[in-house]
Amino acid sequence: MPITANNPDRTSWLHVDKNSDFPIQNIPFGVFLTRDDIITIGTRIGDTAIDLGALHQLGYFEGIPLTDDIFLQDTLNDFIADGRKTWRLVRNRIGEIFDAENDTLKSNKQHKEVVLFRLDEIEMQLPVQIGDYTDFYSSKEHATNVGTLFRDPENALLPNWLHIPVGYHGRSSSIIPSGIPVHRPQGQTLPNGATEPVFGPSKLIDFELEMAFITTDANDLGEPIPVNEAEEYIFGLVLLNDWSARDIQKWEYVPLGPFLAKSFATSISPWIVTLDALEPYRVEGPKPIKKQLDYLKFKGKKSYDINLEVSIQPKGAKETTVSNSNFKYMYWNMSQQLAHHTVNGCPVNSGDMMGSGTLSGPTPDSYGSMLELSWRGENPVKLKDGSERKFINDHDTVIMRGYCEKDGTRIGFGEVSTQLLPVFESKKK
Ligand SMILES: O=C(O)/C=C/C(=O)CC(=O)CC(=O)O
Ligand SMILES: [Ca+2]
Ligand SMILES: [Mg+2]
Repeated sequence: MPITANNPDRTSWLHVDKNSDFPIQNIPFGVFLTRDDIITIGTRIGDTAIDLGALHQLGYFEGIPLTDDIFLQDTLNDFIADGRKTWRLVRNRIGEIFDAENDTLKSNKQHKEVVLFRLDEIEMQLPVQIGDYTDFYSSKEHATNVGTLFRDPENALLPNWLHIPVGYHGRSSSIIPSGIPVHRPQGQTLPNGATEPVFGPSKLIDFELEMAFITTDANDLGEPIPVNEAEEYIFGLVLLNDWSARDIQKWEYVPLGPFLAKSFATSISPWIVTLDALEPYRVEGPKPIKKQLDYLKFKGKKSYDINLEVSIQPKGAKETTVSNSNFKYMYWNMSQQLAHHTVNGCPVNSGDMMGSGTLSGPTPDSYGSMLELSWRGENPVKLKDGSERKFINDHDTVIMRGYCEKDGTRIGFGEVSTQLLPVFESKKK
């Protein structure tokens, strides 16, 4: 079935700014709270949010096999479980409904009143209930930089890294949508030169520039997903900021990996851009440096050209872009990650989320964390307001954005924007 929703020549009867991340070729999925306090599943064209629950009730999805309440839910999990064919039918239909040449909804004032919302009338929610969250470690540059800074510059990349898409299991309970602030965590650290740990606020709060893919129900217990089928089970992608407390991490991570240094918060952008929408932006990824085992060998282009940037905005000041990177730098692609994740038969469910790992590129201006950008604090990053950052200060807002652009069509992810607040003051005594 062709992805007619991606037709680059189509325009919409809804207004779309020239540089919008959300032209009619995007059609992402999200969950929002409306002005009437109703939670619904929706999409977005330009700066108009579209209530898919209302559209469905009014009969606009006739002919597509959907349950009556599929969009009247507070998460996308059930819709995602319906599978790729249904996602494509729905996106294709939305493209038709909002096509500049289609008058049906455009000329129906009553319908438009219940279907369309301005962005300031809605509040974006987490788009899925995330059952399991895994974070990979798939940028060679990031793994090399962290190995250099945390361990041994001579053997920065650990021996398994070129053979395995390394990952760890994260916490889903602290995943939050863009706009929800995060408190600086407290924990155990080992101060330089000390032999005993101390307890207190982390002094080294960092971001990690990542993307994440959301899966559908993919396999039964015991059943691996072949690498060349893996994309069938990927619904779409979001931007992800894997908040990290570097001082806590350095002390706790041996030998089982990140734990409390990462689990205090993970922020994601609220609109899931489908893999179908990203189809025109497929590219080849980095060439394997070492022979890869058969279950990780794939055919065709499995990487995506997505420009990424990170800004820091101090309270009351302008933001400064501190990093420009790209999703295509990832050494292990999503298909390899999903094949690896399931090769032992571990089931993946609708709404599971897999982080890419920090997306550092080859040049210092493309590093995806302050640890790397400031090189452990040795080269502070200058901001437009004249201040400097080694890591993130209280009241700073970290903003990540991402977009694809080719042949005059641009689609994007919007942003994930999160303010860091001081340590939580407990009201319990
Ligand atoms: O100990 C290390 O080498 C580093 C671990 C991480 O920072 C884990 C992580 O979140 C992976 C990533 O984002 O790439
Ligand atoms: Ca990470
Ligand atoms: Mg995190």
